[in-house]
Amino acid sequence: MISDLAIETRALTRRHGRKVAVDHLDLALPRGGIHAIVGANGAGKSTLFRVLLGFVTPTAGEAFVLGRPSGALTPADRGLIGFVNEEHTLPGWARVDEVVAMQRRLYADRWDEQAFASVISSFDLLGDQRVAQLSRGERAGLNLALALGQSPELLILDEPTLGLDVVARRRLLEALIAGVDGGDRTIVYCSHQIEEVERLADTLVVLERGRLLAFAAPDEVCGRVSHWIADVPFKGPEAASVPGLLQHRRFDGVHHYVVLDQDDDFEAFLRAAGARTVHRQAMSLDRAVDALLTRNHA
Ligand SMILES: Nc1ncnc2c1ncn2[C@@H]1O[C@H](COP(=O)(O)OP(=O)(O)OP(=O)(O)O)[C@@H](O)[C@H]1O
Repeated sequence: MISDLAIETRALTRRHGRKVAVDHLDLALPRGGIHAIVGANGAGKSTLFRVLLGFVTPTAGEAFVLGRPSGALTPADRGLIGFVNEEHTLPGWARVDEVVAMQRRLYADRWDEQAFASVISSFDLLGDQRVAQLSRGERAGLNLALALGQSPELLILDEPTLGLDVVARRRLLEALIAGVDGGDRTIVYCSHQIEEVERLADTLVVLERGRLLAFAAPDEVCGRVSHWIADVPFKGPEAASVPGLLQHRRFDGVHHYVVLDQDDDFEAFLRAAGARTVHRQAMSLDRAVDALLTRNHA
C-alpha cells in the first residue's frame, strides 16, 4: 500500500502496567526528510519506535509504517526499514568482516557501498575484530554504517550518536543529511542533543509523557516560545495569572518569564502588572525545548 506518510499513529497508546509510555498519540510524519523526536527521559520515544517496528503491540489505537499496520510488516517491508538503537545489538561473537558481508548479501539489491564507506571510514576497525571487542563508539559507527548501506526507505535511529566523538558525530550527521538529500528517504531520529537536532531536522516532534506537545519545523517551535525580562516591583503577578507560562525566574529583582504562544499583548500584560521596563530576548531552540519540557518535568 502506497502512503504519503512514512509514519502515522492514531490515538496510539502503549501501557506498561500502570505506566502509560505512549498516550493517545496522533502523529503524521510525511515521507522524505529528517524528523527528530525529542522529549525528557521516559517520554516514550523508544516505546514509540518499538511499536512502529512491530516489536511490541499497541495497548490501544493504531500505528502505520510506510502505509502498513506496524503489527503486519512483511519481511519485504522490513527490508525497507533500517533501525539503529542505543544498545547497538549486533552479535558480539561475529567478526566485523562477517557482519559486513552478511549485511551486503542480505541487501544485495539495494546495497549502497558509498554510504556505508562514508561512515565506516571514520572508524579504525579491523575486519578480524569481534563485535564484542569494539568500543561503544566503534560499535555505534558500525551499526550506523550498516544501516545506511542497507539504503532503507525509512531509517529509525534511537540516540544514534550517543558515545561518538566529535569527528565521528559530524561525519555521521553529514552522511545522514547526504542520505536524504532530495530523495524519498525518511529518517526518524530521537536525540537529547538539541544542537544536533537543530542542524539536522526538518520537523521536530516534542513528546511529553507519551503525548504530543509540539510538531513543527524547529524554527516554528522556537518561535512559539518567548523570553521576556521585566522590571516588576515586588513579587510580580501570580504565576497562575501569567498567560502561557513555562518558566519564571527572578534575578536581582528582575523577572524572567518564558512563555508559550504569546505575542505583543504579553508586554501589555506585564505593563498592566506594573512593569517599568519590558524587554523581549531572542530564544535558542535549546532553551525553547528546555522550557517546554521543564513545564511538567518530574
Ligand atoms: N518494559 C517496560 N516495562 C515497564 N515500564 C516500561 C517498559 N518500557 C518502558 N517503560 C516505561 O515507559 C516510559 C517510556 O519509556 P521509553 O523508554 O519509551 O522512554 P524514552 O523517551 O525512550 O526515554 P529515554 O530518553 O530515557 O531513553 C518510561 O516511564 C519507562 O519507565
